[in-house]
Amino acid sequence: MIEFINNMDTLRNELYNNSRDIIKLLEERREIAGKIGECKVAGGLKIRNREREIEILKSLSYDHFTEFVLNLLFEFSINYEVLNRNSADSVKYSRILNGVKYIEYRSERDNLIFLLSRILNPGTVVLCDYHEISKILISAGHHIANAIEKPDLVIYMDGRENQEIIIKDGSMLISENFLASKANIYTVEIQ
Ligand SMILES: O=C(O)C(=O)C[C@]1(C(=O)O)C=C[C@@H](O)C=C1
Repeated sequence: MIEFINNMDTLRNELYNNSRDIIKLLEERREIAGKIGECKVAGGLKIRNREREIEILKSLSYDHFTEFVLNLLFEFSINYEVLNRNSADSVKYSRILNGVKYIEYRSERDNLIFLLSRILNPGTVVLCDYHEISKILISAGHHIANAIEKPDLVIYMDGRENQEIIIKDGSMLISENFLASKANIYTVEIQ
């Protein structure tokens, strides 16, 4: 028994060191992505570059797990690049959601989806038929509903009935219906 416990302690130490190294590398990666983001802003380029992502996926991913991890890394970079750009841009648009009946925000699609992930309270259950949005919402700590769950929020990318949030043509529309269910929304100031 003692031997098992010693063995587990050793493994835990190894795992701890491994986690520490991963975190350090992730921080480094995020810094580099931030610098790429600055170049993109300077060059007027879009933050997401799916061709580059596919290039990386093709050369580095060899199974579902590595593909999943790489996709998460891309989302982390994008969140960071967008954050950087927003603070660099200073306040362009500012509005308090609380008490507003309807809101429309216009921006690049990635930026909108990122903003949406921040508007929702952590852990919101979302029914969403769009993979890119789902990925960003999951990385921001939200859940994607499956058929049995009752979602807090329904997002569709195009005009369907009962939509609560529409993201279309560089514009995000948050409906009155959704704003009425304030339980799911932070009072946020949008930049
Ligand atoms: O290479 C870029 O353009 C980046 O911004 C970096 C990165 C990445 O994390 O690897 C992030 C977002 C892009 O969609 C593609 C790749």
